[in-house]
Parts: sequence; C-alpha cells; structure tokens
Amino acid sequence: MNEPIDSATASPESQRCGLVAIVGKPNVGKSTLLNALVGQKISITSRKAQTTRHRITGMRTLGATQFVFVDTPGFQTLHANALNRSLNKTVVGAVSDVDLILFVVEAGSFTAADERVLKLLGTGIPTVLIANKLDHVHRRADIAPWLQEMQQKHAFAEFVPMSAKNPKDVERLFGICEKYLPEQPWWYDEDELTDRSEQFLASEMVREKLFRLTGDELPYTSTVVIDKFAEEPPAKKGQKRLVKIAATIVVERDSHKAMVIGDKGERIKRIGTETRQELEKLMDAKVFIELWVKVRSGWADDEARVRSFGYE
Ligand SMILES: Nc1nc2c(ncn2[C@@H]2O[C@H](COP(=O)(O)OP(=O)(O)OP(=O)(O)O)[C@@H](O)[C@H]2O)c(=O)[nH]1
Repeated sequence: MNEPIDSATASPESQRCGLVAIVGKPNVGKSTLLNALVGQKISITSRKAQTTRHRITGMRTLGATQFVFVDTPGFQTLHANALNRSLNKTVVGAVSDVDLILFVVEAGSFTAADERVLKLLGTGIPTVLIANKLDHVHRRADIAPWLQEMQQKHAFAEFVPMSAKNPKDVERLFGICEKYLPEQPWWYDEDELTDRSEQFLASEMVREKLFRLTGDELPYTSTVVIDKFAEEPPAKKGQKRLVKIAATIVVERDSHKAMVIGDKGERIKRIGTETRQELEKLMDAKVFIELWVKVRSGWADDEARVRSFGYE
C-alpha cells in the first residue's frame, strides 16, 4: 500500500471494493480524517450511490482497492432536532451493512458520549478503534494501559493510535483497512469526479436543505431533479468559474408544495440561498441556482415555477 501500484494493472478479479463508515461523537476529528482519506475534494458520485441507506461522501482508489466512505450524519448530533431523530433510525441501519467501521475517539479518552455512539454499533461488523489526536498526548506511555482498557469496551478488530493530520498515519490506515473490504470489482471509476458528480452533489444539497427546513412534515418521497447544470469558465483571470443550476423539487400534493414554498416564498428562498452558499464552498465556484416546485400528479401538468431570489 505504501507504493500504490498502477491501478490500471488491477484486473477486476484482483480488485477490492467496499463501504467504510466513520463514526464518533462530535469534535473527535471525523471530518478531518475523512478529508484526509478522500483527498482534496469530497466527491459524491453516480446514481448507483444514491440509495436511501447510504450517502456516499467520497471515495478513494489506491492500488487494487476502492474505499467508499459513507456518511453517518445522525451520529454527530444525536439529540439535536426532529430531522436528526428521523435520520438516526436510518443511520443505525446504514452502519449495519457497511464492510468496516472506523470508530473515532480522542486518544487517551473515552467519555459517556463515546460510549453512547459505541452502543449503537453492532458487533457483526469489523470495527477499528481510531485513537485520534495522538499528537495531543504528551505521555505516550499512558496510551498502552488506555488501549488495554479499550479492549474491554468492545470487540475491536484493531487499534490504531494516530493523528488525522499526519499524512503518514493516514497512508498507514489505508493499508490497515484494505483487508476488510471484499474482493469485488470497483463500483466507480478510479478517479471519479466529474460534472455528474457535482450535479449529484447539488441535488443532494437541495434535498438536505429541503428536509432540514421543512422538518418532519414533508414526506421523504419528495425528490429533487436537476434540470440544468451548466458551467462557464471565469470571465476574468483570478475569478471563479460560474455554475448555473436549475432544479425541481417534486412533491406529491399541493399541500406539500405550499409547505416547500412557504409564506411569500420565504422557505424556498432560504433553501436556495443555503444550498448556494454551501455549494460555492464545496465546488469552489460562483453558483447561481433556480428552484421550481412541481406536484407529480399523473396527467396533470400542475407546475408552478418558483424563482428563488437573491442570486446575482
Ligand atoms: N491536534 C490534532 N487536532 C485534530 C486532529 N484531528 C482533528 N483535529 C482537530 O479537531 C477539531 C475537530 O475536528 P473535526 O474533524 O471537525 O471533528 P468532527 O469529529 O468531524 O466534528 P463534528 O463535525 O462536530 O462531528 C478540529 O479543530 C481539527 O482541526 C489530530 O489528529 N490532531
């Protein structure tokens, strides 16, 4: 693993591919670790990934192995709000069929909050204890007895004291994880990160804002369809490229449409604004987004065009 082989030489028979979940209480370094594992850009990709059980946050193909990282949002804010409550139900399910779980804690520490997260994990899936922020531990000698204590807490497959900020540690972690992923052909292209993936990211982002801002009221059957995704190069040097997106939120009933639009269009405007702000950060681009709401009602083409405001 330290010397990645040319992936082109990895024949489908020798390929490995599998799902890896990174879980842990807030602030232990999950995002830092995920970003380090995935590389520079978090990529969300093709339709294959668009299941209700898994939200793919990124993937990395190294040598013959494709690591597919799944998002487990509910673990981060267990008791925050109504949406998270409903997410938690799916989150526990989502973690129950990954190939590997990375359970992240701060090295030398195990609190009640860590325990709560650990309890949600079953015992059937290999779980690696990531003792992160090792660089914060001044007396390394304290780590050995702590690791022994941790062995009593759960049947961890392995113990990895490391720092998510240390590239060598991250590289070593790939080597450790590799063997837990099944031998099967890759699901994605080796360097998958295309316009299509940004398009998917855009629809996921609208979806996320939609459900966050409508709370529990809106049925999960509502979907988001990207109608247009066009890119323009920067007008001037030093400026960012422009991404123009048009998306339709498809709901089942007129009452749902009203809910999405909100009073005087306030809610859809906010969905659009928050989506744009986050996409601009993620895509490193200037984003222009238009949202429509459509009721899917058989033959009736009951389409209301709702222009969202505030986009230059
Ligand atoms: N010193 C040190 N700091 C780290 C390490 N990993 C993460 N951090 C820092 O810890 C803080 C929390 O990291 P995040 O990656 O945001 O943690 P998280 O678990 O994703 O947090 P939530 O999003 O709240 O769940 C940040 O300030 C990171 O820079 C590490 O290995 N060493």
